[in-house]
Amino acid sequence: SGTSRPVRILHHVQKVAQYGDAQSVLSAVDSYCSKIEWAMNVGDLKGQILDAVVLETRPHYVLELGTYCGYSTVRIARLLPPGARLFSIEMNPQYAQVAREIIQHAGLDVDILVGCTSDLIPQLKKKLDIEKFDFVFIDHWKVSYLRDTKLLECDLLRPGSVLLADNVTCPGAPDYLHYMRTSPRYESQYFPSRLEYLSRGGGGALPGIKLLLNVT
Ligand SMILES: Cn1cnc(CNC(=O)c2cc(-c3ccc(F)cc3)cc(O)c2O)c1
Ligand SMILES: [Mg+2]
Repeated sequence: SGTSRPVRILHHVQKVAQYGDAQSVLSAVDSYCSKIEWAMNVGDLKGQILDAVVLETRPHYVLELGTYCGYSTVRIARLLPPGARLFSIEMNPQYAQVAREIIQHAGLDVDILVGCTSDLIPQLKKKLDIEKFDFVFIDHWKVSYLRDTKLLECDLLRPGSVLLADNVTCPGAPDYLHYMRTSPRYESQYFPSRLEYLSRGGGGALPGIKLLLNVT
């Protein structure tokens, strides 16, 4: 097929979701990825955990690592009060462009920064006139979670900042998980869940590898 999976998701959103209606955009992505083809969006089950943490934190400055198609970006942005700012970093320019169009279709305003987190995080203070992030959603390369968290600790976090990370057990970010559970800087909480789009009735293609995961 000539198009990429993110582009097919974008086309589905543009076809079935109501312009300016963030919830219909989320529902369109979730129905496509549970019925037609799996994709690594955080999904609706873990998305409800994300929603709860955002609502409880009421953040003003938010950073997301790993935009992909913008699904979690829309999930977060739709819950922020006016005046709050959301920045999302994506390394893949094609993903970033799809995300911009999905976020636009949802009627939301987000700054997508294209580049590698290890390059961009140290530049954020200078680039954006913000002090600290109140909330960070981490969902990019699992091997980069710990490295990038330590970069954030150099003056982009404050006492009370909340970090929420997807996939710490599946596919896994064991070094990050151990660090957060043992560092005196953090109180850690683990939310058991299931991999996105697995509890499936319909057909649809699963990701490349056979998913025989006993995911807790
Ligand atoms: C290419 N790329 C750009 N960003 C990233 C970072 N995200 C992931 O790697 C990621 C992977 C999986 C996943 C994949 C296959 C499988 F069998 C089970 C789980 C789930 C997720 O929620 C993820 O966030 C990857
Ligand atoms: Mg993920």
